[in-house]
Amino acid sequence: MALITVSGLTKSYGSRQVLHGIDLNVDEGEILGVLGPNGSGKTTAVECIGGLRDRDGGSVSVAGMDPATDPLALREMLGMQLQQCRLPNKMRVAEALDLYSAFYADPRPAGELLERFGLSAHAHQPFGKLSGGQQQRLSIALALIGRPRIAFLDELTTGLDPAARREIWEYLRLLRDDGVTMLLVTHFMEEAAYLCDRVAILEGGRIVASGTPDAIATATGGQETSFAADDAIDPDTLRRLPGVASVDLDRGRVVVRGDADSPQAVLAALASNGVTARQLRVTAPSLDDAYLSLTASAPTSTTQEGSLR
Ligand SMILES: Nc1ncnc2c1ncn2[C@@H]1O[C@H](COP(=O)(O)OP(=O)(O)OP(=O)(O)O)[C@@H](O)[C@H]1O
Repeated sequence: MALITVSGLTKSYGSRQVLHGIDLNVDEGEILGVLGPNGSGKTTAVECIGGLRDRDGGSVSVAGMDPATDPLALREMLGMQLQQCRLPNKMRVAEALDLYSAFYADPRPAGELLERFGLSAHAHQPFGKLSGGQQQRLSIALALIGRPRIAFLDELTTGLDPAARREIWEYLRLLRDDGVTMLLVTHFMEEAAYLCDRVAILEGGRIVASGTPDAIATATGGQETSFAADDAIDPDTLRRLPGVASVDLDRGRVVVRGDADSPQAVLAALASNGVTARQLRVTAPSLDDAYLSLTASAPTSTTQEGSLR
């Protein structure tokens, strides 16, 4: 069941329109990734959905409430981690957690969050003396302290080292298993592929693709089949196969790119020509490739598989 429903969301800053009619749904317990180049409107969209920014047009429903008219009731169930956590430099980590705890009836214990986010040793350190990664971890802890039903996370692992990033991913998966719904803005395709049930890709204030990371990768990117070049087969035989887009020689390997059926066609052609391919490798298209192709030459108003449910 959709917990967040957005339809025709528009927003301008002055005379400049930055959201051109966003449609998306997020089901309860789902992690939806919002991807897109710098300036494509991700933060603006998330802030309008979370009620931090007024929208110009369209409708937004979050747990049955309109953030424009019910911002306070909504804030009770939302946890928001914004791109930049702005706390007074002199405020200590433990003080910030205590302050935020006071806003909620049943906050997560500060000790649990300090431990979970690797901040126990820094509990008495002032915010201004934390490293960028520690500030980031604190901002995530603060967003989750109120046991939110819905969490909005904007570039949550930017600046974190790989181990910290992985720990936070695992924690978010546990939260998702507990039924927390998340809207996650990210520039990391690996993060989106690992965490998100579905993603929406924004370009120029429009959604240009949406669906599961696998579906987007498969629909947009090509399959690559490669093998050692000394396995004699005429490249033109491969080029003529259905679904094959290109055949190249790359560092001693024959590389065949094509659609989802092309690996099967290549294998059948090799077999029927009596060729046993050595060092055979079939590479699935990645979300990274799909993202780059969608955002480099994005159409202005089409979606990869229609708008989100
Ligand atoms: N408060 C503001 N006033 C005027 N223009 C703004 C404001 N906030 C954002 N913009 C502009 O709106 C556009 C969308 O910005 P937004 O921050 O939503 O993009 P984004 O996709 O989140 O970018 P990034 O990946 O860099 O964080 C940008 O061109 C930005 O310059």
